[in-house]
Amino acid sequence: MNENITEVKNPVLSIQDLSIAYDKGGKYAVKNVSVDVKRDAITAIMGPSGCGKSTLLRAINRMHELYPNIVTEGKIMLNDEDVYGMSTIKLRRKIGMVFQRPNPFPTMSIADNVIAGYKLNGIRLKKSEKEEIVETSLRDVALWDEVRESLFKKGTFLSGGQQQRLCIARALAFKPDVILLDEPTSALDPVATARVEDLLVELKKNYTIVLVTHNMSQAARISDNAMFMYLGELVEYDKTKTMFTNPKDPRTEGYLTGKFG
Ligand SMILES: Nc1ncnc2c1ncn2[C@@H]1O[C@H](COP(=O)(O)OP(=O)(O)OP(=O)(O)O)[C@@H](O)[C@H]1O
Repeated sequence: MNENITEVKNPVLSIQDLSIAYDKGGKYAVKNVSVDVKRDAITAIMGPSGCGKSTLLRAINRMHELYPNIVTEGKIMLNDEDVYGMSTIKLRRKIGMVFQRPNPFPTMSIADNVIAGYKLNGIRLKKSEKEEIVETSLRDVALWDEVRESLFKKGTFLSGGQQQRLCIARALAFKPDVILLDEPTSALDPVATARVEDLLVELKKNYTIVLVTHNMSQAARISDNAMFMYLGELVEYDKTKTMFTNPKDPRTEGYLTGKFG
């Protein structure tokens, strides 16, 4: 039986009637999206280019506010706390983000990249705390054994896939409630992609993951729930298996069967 996905119990995130335009009076990039996100699971956001995936993702930790004229309506609750009432510093500790291209800070060592969030927030750590966070975060992304002898080398010395895992480690260093990833494997080769996918499946035991992906087979392989967006609207939201085997909206079916995209 197909359980109604809108009945996510105790959601970590609850997005309520969210609409976003890049300019006052301009067209909406995200229109009236309401969605509850399941805890300790991977939720994929799919849809063709320009449908609002990245805008929706960035709104979750308010990165979209970097655009000066952006207009946001609606509400996002993180564990029953209004995201738009929190300081962005606190919010971004609770909701980490990983981007399409691995972006370690080029002048920093591997170790310093992991704890960059603390440094940027002016939080001083004892040497032992630093070491603990660096090791735990790198172990969490299965990078520790590969880099333990080169922690003081620059992060950019690593391969693309290792750099992306380093960026995930940097997002994990604050033990966030949610990790947002925007097409995290699109710049990686298939082997590095598979490692990141395996890692995300491992991480969902302890973290809630929201993943924007163009890659339908990636969504099918690793996500528990999936959203399909089209022209700013959330057309369909369901368990991934159900969506792929029994899409309810003809637009979802058209996208999943490659009729457009
Ligand atoms: N900085 C911006 N200023 C104005 N409009 C923007 C800006 N960024 C995105 N948009 C518009 O908002 C809409 C949604 O874009 P968004 O990047 O969120 O979509 P997307 O689904 O993530 O696309 P892609 O898969 O190509 O990254 C599009 O119509 C886009 O043109």
